[in-house]
Amino acid sequence: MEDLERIKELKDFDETKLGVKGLVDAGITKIPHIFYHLPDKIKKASESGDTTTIPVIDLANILEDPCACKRVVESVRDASETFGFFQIVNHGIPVSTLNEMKDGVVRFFEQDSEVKKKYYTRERKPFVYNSNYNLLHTSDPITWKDTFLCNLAPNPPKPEDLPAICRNILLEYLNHVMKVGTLLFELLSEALGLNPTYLIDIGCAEGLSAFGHYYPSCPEPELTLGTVKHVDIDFITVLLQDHIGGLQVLHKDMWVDVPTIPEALVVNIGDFLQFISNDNFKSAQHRVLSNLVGPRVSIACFFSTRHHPTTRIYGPIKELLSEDNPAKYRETSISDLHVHCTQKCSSGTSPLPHIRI
Ligand SMILES: O=C(O)CCC(=O)C(=O)O
Ligand SMILES: [Fe+2]
Repeated sequence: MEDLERIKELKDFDETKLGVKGLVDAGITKIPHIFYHLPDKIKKASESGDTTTIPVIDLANILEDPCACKRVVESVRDASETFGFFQIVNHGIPVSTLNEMKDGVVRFFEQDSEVKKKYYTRERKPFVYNSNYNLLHTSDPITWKDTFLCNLAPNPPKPEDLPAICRNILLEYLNHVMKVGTLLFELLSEALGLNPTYLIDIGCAEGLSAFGHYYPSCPEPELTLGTVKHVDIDFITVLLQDHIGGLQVLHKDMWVDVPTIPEALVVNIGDFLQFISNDNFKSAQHRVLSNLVGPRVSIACFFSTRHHPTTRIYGPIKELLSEDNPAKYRETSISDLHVHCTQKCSSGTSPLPHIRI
């Protein structure tokens, strides 16, 4: 497609402020060219019959029972070293809260268009809704989803800045996620052989932001993607997904489905944790396929100080290093890594090669 024609199409799409959902509501049966991805980027999971499954870790009783806790720490270590992904159940967030959160995302995206449009922006605001955050700054094809985002920590939003239609549940859910995140950082610290508060003490749980994704049903799912292959640029991500499916993790060069489990949360290691763990833990590439059936919703909560960068300098954790295991990365601040990401990395790629020794 000619560049100018493409840019006009992107601008026209952006100006509707109705996102991908607007196209589906208008009844399109063919997806516009701006959503076309190269066929080899969309290829489905390999059909080799591989039975790899992402581990599901049961957190029940870990606070009372030291044996259960030891088992969980081992499972967390194993999953973080091999897949960089695992699911958790019995994490303490009631199923009713999970369901209400998913409903809240649906309510936001399915509300009256004129009300929803008021939140559509590409500026930095406490609550941002748009489709494809980098729409006008990329030559890559765009994806079949709409998103809202807000930050909870370190500066919580004023309740009145959040849309009334999902305000209460969003705040309630994010407070729960902060607690789950704290527990996860304790388990991950122990899994690295550090004292339980290590990762929290160095600020890993200081920043939390939430992305509510809405993937409308797609009339031609074989031509596009919901989310392109990427790594998460954070310490960890805690993701709640609904029953539709489509999330896949790249493991040993094969796409592995992350099964949907109603009461589970998906946890993945981000690039910052791979970096400070000196590659002990793995930040895995993942993507989301589009689907004829939909909408699919998910809420991805990122633990990262991305939006409130501190001057703290991070490097591979000294306690993990030895003569046989020297630092694989040079020290840097998280904001420097972000600047590098924004200026130099094409979307979805890792900034870690930039600081690798
Ligand atoms: O929607 C999903 O399941 C995954 C979204 C994701 O990977 C992200 O927001 O980074
Ligand atoms: Fe992600």
